[in-house]
Amino acid sequence: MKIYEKAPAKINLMLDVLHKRRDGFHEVEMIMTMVDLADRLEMSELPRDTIFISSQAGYIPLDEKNLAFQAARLIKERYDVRTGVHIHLDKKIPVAAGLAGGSSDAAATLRGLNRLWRLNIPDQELQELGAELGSDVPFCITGGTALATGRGEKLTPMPNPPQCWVILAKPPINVSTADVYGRFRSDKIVRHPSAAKMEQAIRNQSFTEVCGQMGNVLEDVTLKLYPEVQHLKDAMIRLGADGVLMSGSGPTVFGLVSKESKVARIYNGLRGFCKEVYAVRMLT
Ligand SMILES: C[C@](O)(CO)[C@H](O)COP(=O)(O)OP(=O)(O)OC[C@H]1O[C@@H](n2ccc(N)nc2=O)[C@H](O)[C@@H]1O
Ligand SMILES: Nc1ncnc2c1ncn2[C@@H]1O[C@H](COP(=O)(O)OP(=O)(O)OP(=O)(O)O)[C@@H](O)[C@H]1O
Repeated sequence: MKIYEKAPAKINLMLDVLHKRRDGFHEVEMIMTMVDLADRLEMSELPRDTIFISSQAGYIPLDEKNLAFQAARLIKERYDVRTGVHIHLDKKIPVAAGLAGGSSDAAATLRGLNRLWRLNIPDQELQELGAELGSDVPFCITGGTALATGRGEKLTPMPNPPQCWVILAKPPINVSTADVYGRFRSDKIVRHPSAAKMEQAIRNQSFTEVCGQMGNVLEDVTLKLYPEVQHLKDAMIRLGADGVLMSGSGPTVFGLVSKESKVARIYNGLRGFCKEVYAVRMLT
């Protein structure tokens, strides 16, 4: 039997860091949603009790460092499953981009193996398992749009923002999430984005208000470390995107665009100096 799962990328419409906790993680307030740029996973049972990962992408680890491997191992151990599985990852989401590619693969693996092995684990429990793998994994289990607090694992579902185009551009640099959080200083932040105001903008279904409430305090670290991310933001604004922000810890920058007639111009303008550019729809 074969199971297929789609693992979409996430963007942070707003991201605020409240303080550093005793366990080393940061207390955050984020509103996240998903975009129509997705990895595809194919899961099939193996006769031997082993986890085998394959991918067309030559640039990700295929051993126990892969988050899909870790997800499969966790669910096997916790539910005492003695069957093996082959997971093929068709990677489309850029890696180490701030788009939760690995986290979404881990979440899709938990969802898929729950079906393949008929474990009937409720979403809430899958999210708790996911939290053991990474802060973004619980959100990726159910997707949609949500307010995430705690270290990102406490989720309150929200309505989806108004439909629009999302243009994503990833400069050719790899950013470490741990490094960005490690360098973050809350006393340096002049303006904190407001989760409450973004939530209201979404409830109003006002595209203009959503663009006005976008903000990510981690830009303060990443933009200083990598000026090319700032240049990419400037270019997207100049080309006419309605709201522009870095996703997560970066380095991907996304632009929200309401008019389809503007998409090709922004896409082509960015392709002039950035190889990895995607124009997709918000997943609503
Ligand atoms: C930047 C975001 O992607 C925004 O959605 C997330 O906050 C990070 O989520 P993630 O990549 O799943 O992060 P994890 O794998 O859990 O943590 C990676 C590292 O980031 C730091 N980290 C992460 C989340 C958090 N709330 N506080 C932190 O300080 C920790 O040093 C941790 O060791
Ligand atoms: N299935 C996977 N897909 C992509 N990267 C993976 C996977 N498993 C492990 N990794 C490793 O995880 C690291 C981070 O990759 P990922 O694409 O998940 O980052 P990210 O998009 O910045 O995540 P986040 O937004 O959650 O911080 C990379 O160094 C990569 O080698």
